[in-house]
Amino acid sequence: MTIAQLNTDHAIDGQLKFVEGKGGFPIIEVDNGKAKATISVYGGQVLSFQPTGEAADVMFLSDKAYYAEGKAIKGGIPICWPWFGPDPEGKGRASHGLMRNRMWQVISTAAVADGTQVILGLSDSAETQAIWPQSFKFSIEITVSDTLKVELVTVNTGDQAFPITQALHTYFTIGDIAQTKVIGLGGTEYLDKVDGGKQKAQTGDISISSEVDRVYLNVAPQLTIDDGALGRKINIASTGSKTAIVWNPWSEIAANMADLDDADYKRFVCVETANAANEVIDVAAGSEYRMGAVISVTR
Ligand SMILES: O=P(O)(O)OC[C@H]1O[C@H](O)[C@H](O)[C@@H](O)[C@@H]1O
Repeated sequence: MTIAQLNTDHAIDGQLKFVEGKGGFPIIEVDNGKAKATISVYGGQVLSFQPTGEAADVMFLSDKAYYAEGKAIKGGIPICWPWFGPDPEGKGRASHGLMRNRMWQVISTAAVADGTQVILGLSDSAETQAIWPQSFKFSIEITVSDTLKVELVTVNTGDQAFPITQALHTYFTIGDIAQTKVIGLGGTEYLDKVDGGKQKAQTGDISISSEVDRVYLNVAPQLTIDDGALGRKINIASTGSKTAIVWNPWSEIAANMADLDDADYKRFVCVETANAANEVIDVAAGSEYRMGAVISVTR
């Protein structure tokens, strides 16, 4: 679909328009007075979110990100679905599932009471069935306001239940990793992927001074990133999720990633809203499952 046609069908005067982004991907630009945001139709991925008055974007987006069919865009909110992490069946299928590396469809856009809503989605096709043999309707409902609300909606359109794991793999901008704490996970058990997946208990807040890749289990619905350098707190309020992943690759892995600048590990932390590890969701035939997050900034 062309940018002109997308604008004819879905632009909202003074709030939302489609532009051609890098790689020729259609990008939705929202600017509604409460915030600015950009959303890629490829990957169904929020790329930026900046409430009015905030000097720095809430999302981190790598300057070296790929914008190419079959590759994931590094930054913003990549979507992991219908599995988080490596192929759960060990068949060598792509890490983090089907959604982050293909074009989605624009379902609808709307001016709503508190801002601008965008719904993007993808249903099963012969191509997805060949990878994952299930019938589904999957969508993301995004509301851009002074907060960013993002909800993943899984509908099982088949005649038997299927299991999913999933994540909003959010990359948050921080001023300096050395002055950043993740608050709200003290006392929680986690699987330490940097230490062979060992289960450990978190004591107090999380400070990061080396590679961190942890899957926190049975988490509370409210997490906070306390960013001392930018002098702000990013709050993540989740629904339908009991797993949180905290990831920072640190210097060596960042240096080996072609789509990250060597120093980027200082500038982002992923705090992911998920159902993963022991939290596998069985979606019954004909039913719907929702998982989401509301992201806000406070001082
Ligand atoms: O490099 P990607 O496939 O985008 O994955 C990036 C990261 O995602 C999650 O946070 C996983 O827990 C990490 O193990 C992984 O390295």
